[in-house]
Amino acid sequence: MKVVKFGGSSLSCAEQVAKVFQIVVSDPERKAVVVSAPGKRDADDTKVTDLLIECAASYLQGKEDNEAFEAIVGRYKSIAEDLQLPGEVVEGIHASLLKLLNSDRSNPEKYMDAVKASGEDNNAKLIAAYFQFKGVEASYVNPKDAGLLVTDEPGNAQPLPETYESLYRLREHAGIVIFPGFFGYNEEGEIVTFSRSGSDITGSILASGMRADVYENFTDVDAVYSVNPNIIRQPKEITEITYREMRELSYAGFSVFHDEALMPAFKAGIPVNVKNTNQPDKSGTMIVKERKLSNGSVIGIASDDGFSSIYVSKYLLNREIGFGRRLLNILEDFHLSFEHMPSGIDDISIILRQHQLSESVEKQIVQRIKEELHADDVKVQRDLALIMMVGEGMRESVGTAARASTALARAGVNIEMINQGSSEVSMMFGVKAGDERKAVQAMYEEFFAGVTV
Ligand SMILES: Nc1ncnc2c1ncn2[C@@H]1O[C@H](COP(=O)(O)OP(=O)(O)O)[C@@H](O)[C@H]1O
Ligand SMILES: N[C@@H](CC(=O)OP(=O)(O)O)C(=O)O
Repeated sequence: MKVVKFGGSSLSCAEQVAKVFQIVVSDPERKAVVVSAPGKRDADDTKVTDLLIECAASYLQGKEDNEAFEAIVGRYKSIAEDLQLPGEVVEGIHASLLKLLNSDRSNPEKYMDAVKASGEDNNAKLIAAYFQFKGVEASYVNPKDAGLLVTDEPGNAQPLPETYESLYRLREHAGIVIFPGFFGYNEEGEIVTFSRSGSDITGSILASGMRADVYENFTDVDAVYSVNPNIIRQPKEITEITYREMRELSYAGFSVFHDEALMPAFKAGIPVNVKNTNQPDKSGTMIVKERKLSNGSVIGIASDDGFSSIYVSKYLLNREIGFGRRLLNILEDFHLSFEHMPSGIDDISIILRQHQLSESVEKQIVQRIKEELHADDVKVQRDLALIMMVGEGMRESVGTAARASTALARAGVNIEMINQGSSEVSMMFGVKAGDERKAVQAMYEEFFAGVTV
């Protein structure tokens, strides 16, 4: 039995929905279908989720954003009309969205989450109607009825453990399950969404709960590539990758699959198959527990920008017990999370996502580090990019870091910092954001020219 997820790009218009239908019915093992909200039809288009956020934000300010509202309903309308579905499908979506937008706004975060979630909820209803219209036994299943319980963290939910047991019952559901991605319900019965792109997480939870043999994740590329295809044209495809490698790469910038979607499948031992809705016969990428370590030490290179580093230096820092704890306590007081913490004898750097560090927060933190920790020097460097090189094979091969730094030097990229993950499957290079593409291209050339991954 398979659980399949289709991303927004696979559901952006009627033509794509028709492909989804063909894919699902072509394999009787495809029992549950998780859907996202309609995504971009082309590069300049806007995702329905982004339109919903814009619309909810206006309503929260007491303004009715009719333009965004019409654009949202228009997206469903054009899909439904092109699929020749009866008018009541869109009438239902129109009425329920209007009611939702005018509902209680006393808790803005909860209101925003409910509006965001409607993107996938309405799409699941539309797609279920299409399957029925085509004579296939299929029905929409609401996550509350199915028991998809999550933590009460708006826009950042986590599944609760009891969820998995409840979802097992879906195996007995008559016909195909059409399930909206991206959200669940907290214990009070309120909607809470996962982080952005979180329909991947729903698919993984469902696959785990239903104890599927495989979780197929359909998107708009033939495979997970060894590097972002927006940086290198037609990069090498990855045929097999471990959960751990994929999680590192997803977190570091491979937006094709959500990093938090790996754990539920991993724990249940369910392989994830990333496939292309437009080329469904291609085998895609398998994400598995173990793989043969062949074809080089590095499997992928991911990158992301928008990082800052707080550099702290103090003579004899190595002998000062509790220095690290006190430094991190200061960050905790400002509710900041950090990504990496490379250190030396007399210095330590903390790398964190820049959006957390406003100028005023930066000023206060620097002052506290100087005053409370008596640091000799504290410097903040903004606009950094992190390049993450990942591969289980790195543990066993000598000289990988040297090859990467030589490649960067050849490309004229200055390395601001290096950090190796403790598991030895990842290595991070911090560079100036302006050097990100050049750095990735140089490292790709070094590790992938002529290699079949
Ligand atoms: N390493 C990678 N391999 C494949 N795609 C990648 C990679 N890194 C980034 N991407 C991007 O991820 C996109 C697919 O993710 P996304 O747009 O979220 O799809 P969906 O709409 O199916 O959820 C691809 O079109 C590609 O631009
Ligand atoms: N629609 C939501 C959830 C999601 O997973 O979408 P997509 O499959 O298009 O990445 C978002 O845009 O965040």
